[in-house]
Amino acid sequence: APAAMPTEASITANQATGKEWPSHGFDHAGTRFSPLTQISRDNVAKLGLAWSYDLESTRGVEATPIVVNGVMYVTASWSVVHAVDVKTGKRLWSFDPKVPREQAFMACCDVVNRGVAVHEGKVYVGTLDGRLVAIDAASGKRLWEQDTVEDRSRPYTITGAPRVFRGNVIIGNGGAEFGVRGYITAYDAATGKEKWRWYTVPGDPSKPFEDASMEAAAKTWDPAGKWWETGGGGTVWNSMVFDPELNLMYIGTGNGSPWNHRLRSPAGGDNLYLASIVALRPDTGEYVWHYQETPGDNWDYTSVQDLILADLTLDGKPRKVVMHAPKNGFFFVIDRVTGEFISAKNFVDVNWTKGYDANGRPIDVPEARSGQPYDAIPGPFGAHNWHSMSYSPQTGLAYFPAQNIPLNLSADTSWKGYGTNKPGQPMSNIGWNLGTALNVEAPTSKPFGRLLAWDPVKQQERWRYEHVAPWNGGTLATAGKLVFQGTADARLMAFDADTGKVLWQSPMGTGVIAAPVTYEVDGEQYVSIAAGWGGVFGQSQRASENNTPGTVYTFKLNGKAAMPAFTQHQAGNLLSGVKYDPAHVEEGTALYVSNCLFCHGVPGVDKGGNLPNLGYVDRMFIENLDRFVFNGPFTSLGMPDFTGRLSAEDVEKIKAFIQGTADAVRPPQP
Ligand SMILES: O=C(O)c1cc(C(=O)O)c2c(n1)C(=O)C(=O)c1cc(C(=O)O)[nH]c1-2
Ligand SMILES: [Ca+2]
Repeated sequence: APAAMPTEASITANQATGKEWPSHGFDHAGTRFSPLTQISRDNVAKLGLAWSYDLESTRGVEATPIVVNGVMYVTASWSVVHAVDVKTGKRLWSFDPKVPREQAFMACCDVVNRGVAVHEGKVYVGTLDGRLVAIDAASGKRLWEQDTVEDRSRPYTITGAPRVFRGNVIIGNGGAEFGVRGYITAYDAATGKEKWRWYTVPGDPSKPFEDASMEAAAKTWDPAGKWWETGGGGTVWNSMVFDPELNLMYIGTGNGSPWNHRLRSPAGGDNLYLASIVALRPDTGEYVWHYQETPGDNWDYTSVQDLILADLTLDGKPRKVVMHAPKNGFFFVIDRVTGEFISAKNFVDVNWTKGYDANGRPIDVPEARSGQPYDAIPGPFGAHNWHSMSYSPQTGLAYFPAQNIPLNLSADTSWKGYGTNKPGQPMSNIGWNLGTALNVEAPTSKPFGRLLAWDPVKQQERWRYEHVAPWNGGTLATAGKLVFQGTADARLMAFDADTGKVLWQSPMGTGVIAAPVTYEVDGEQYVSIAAGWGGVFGQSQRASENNTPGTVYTFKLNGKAAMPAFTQHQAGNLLSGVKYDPAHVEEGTALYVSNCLFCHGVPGVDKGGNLPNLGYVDRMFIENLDRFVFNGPFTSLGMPDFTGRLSAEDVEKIKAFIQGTADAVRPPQP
């Protein structure tokens, strides 16, 4: 019965027809390459809107929609699932898992969700507060729910899309900025019963190791760092792909917790399996091999970016590879049967390593680990973040957004272990645990965002398109020789896959961070994108004045639907007139950094993202700041309640910083 779709076999079979978009990365290999050709280089200029759908959310939208049997399953912020009829754009049902809004601060990077998995008539969503929920695809009713969090005293979250491999629904967590131990868990897709859990980093060495892979990993950590108290990190918050023939699944693991390598593991060491690609048996969770991309991670260099499986001809020989462009700025080609390193080449300028030796080991740059102020290139936002990569076997090119977001880092010498909270330490008063300080001195590197077409065989760039800002959306490649990408400055664009020539573009209601998908219904090919500005950069920064709530836009050839009215960002006037004591500004700065910075940005300097910049809000808000920080009205929208975390005097100092900064940046009046 069609209701019990898709299956593992139907996802494989769909690779040839491309009629559906049945799994997160289109196929098990995660290629995001559709064989559909109705929309091509020759006619893409005739794309027009077929319908739009209001996701009813104002925060970041990161979902890749799943399309099966004429129904789109897509998530909005707060892990809310929507089922939409793809011919009409009308809602079939929506499911709100009711994430407690006051827990938003436990997520480092906005209240986002990257989408659902659909398998045999069930829809699976991971919720921001760490639950895995199975929903009936037809009715939208909850079937079962599992708590994936093993320790509720730690701020574990879920932002990633579950995947179903070998009848198991598999999900990891986020939380490595705060201090958690990474793992992934598999549940029986039908019943929800837990099948296995694989940890990415070892636990307390005085206790038995869970398996041989943990015993091996523990040798690469220094117990003097008591990493098990801070969790160690290595969260699996995004990519998982699957090779049914090899019966191997591949995951990317996250950064160390804390970020600072020397605090985590004072004598050094690689700290396995942080920042690695790991191959596991999907039926049992058994570790098979790993390749570590950033040994001894020190910069939040997560390796969770989209993995893609491909068969390449290298030196005349066919090789089964996994390709990867993680935060650390290198494009990797790894043998996916054995884990053997094949090649790595930087796709942006980097200053943390001189490159990789023949064994796949990076050659260190000592200054990058000195703990002295360092303009980390790439910085913690990554040379490529979670924004999806695609790979076209037709052009032999991988397409992904590369970027630089400058940040100057140094060691935080006052860090004392999990829970260290100090004014000046980024977001430490709501639980961030970095052991790294952000310096106020301006980094020397320059921000950029570009779409790269990368040849994995030659390990070189084929073409690029320079965007106006970093933080652009993920990509889709099609056999119509097209690459689609949404942009930070609120466009959906189509490029010639061979040359990068811009062939079509449409304005979007907001900056776009998610990836487009394509599918065919009743002989017509559609292209859909879920647009909603946000994510870690988009909470406090923007590159577009469009500020429309989350929307799915669906295009087809000669589509004639009208674009919904776009909402404009209300810039507001630079704050003035709030009374403050200038002597408070310095302490207020440190308090702002440890409580407000990553959500609200620098007052009067940043323009606000999906959250307001406090240098441009109405004076009333800052004059009455205590009413907003102490169990104020915005807790229902996700703002933390600072009761018990800040004193009334602290709030006065933060006010001084906000108004003082606005005054400092105000251009002189004539
Ligand atoms: O270490 C982690 O557990 C973790 C989790 C997440 C997340 O779950 O969204 C992000 C990050 N790290 C991260 O480093 C990062 O740059 C990031 C960006 C985003 C986003 O959605 O825009 N999430 C995350
Ligand atoms: Ca991280």
